[in-house]
Amino acid sequence: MAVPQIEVENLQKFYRVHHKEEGLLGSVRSLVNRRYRDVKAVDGITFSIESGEVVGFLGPNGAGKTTTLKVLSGLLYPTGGRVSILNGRPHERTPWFLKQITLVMGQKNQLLWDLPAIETFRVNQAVYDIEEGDFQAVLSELVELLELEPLLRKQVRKLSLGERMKCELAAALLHRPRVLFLDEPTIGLDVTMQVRIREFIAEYNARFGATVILTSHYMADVTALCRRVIMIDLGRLVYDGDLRLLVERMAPYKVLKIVLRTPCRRDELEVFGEVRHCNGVKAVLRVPRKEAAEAAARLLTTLDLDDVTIEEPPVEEIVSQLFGRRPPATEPGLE
Ligand SMILES: Nc1ncnc2c1ncn2[C@@H]1O[C@H](COP(=O)(O)OP(=O)(O)OP(=O)(O)O)[C@@H](O)[C@H]1O
Repeated sequence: MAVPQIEVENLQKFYRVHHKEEGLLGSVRSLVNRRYRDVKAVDGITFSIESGEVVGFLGPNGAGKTTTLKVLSGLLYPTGGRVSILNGRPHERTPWFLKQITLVMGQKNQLLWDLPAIETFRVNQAVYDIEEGDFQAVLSELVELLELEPLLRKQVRKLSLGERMKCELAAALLHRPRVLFLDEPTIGLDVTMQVRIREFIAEYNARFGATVILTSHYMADVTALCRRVIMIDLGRLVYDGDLRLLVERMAPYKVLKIVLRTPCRRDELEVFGEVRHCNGVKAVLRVPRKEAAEAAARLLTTLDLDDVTIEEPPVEEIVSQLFGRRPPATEPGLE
């Protein structure tokens, strides 16, 4: 059996925040009598990840994803629980540990703004103590994978958002980390560049067997890259498992897509299920999961069909349904 590379046990991270009362009087009172409260950003989560896995880390805004990644990469000290990465404790931030991991945050940049990206790469070479031969080898690999050649010597401030993100990724990977924490790496990018970055992550994982934890608000990133997802909400784990299984468990219906040889009206289809779309020759229906096969058979015998397919509903829909509900108590059978 594979050995877990990342082990998180009952992790907690609370932020102590100053509770300030409203108004001038409140401000004065707060000066004399400071009151604090704890924000439970991460409240007892447990999971383990094996070497080479690419895991989607999902949750609505404020769920605790970034906080967890910061603890895993050693930027924050946990309030409670245990984290072990490659048998090391992240918060000790030993030079060896820092060479094994990287944290990329789509919303923050590490590139030196007024200089070309190659200059930041050189800084990272020094920081990570990478020998010239290794540096050149890794750099040329990244240049090839990310098509960086025309960008390397351009001032960072003159790069487009997507070009900058590609350079950010290269800067973060020059020391060839084995564990990648990617926090919204495609945020704000256009669809073509999102696809490019996604392909790169898949290629990096395949080539080097790197372990990846990825957060993204774009479900397309997650469906393209991750078979497994870990979901948290309000700092607590709500699901850990197969992404497809989540859809099967959560969606009480399937989607029937039909193409008609002889056009029919919307109301003629309503006896088979909930009609989501109908333009006469093409239609999409939602049918209770258990009745899907029978409904498809009835459609075939009743109407003049050219084609019928039974599909799972889109993952995006299920995830937003899951997080659309408040309070997000653990779903029965989900934990
Ligand atoms: N430095 C901080 N001080 C106090 N509270 C914080 C701090 N950083 C985050 N929080 C709070 O902790 C909770 C979790 O925040 P976190 O950024 O980890 O969530 P997230 O899942 O990454 O959200 P998003 O998807 O919006 O980036 C939120 O309630 C947030 O307001």
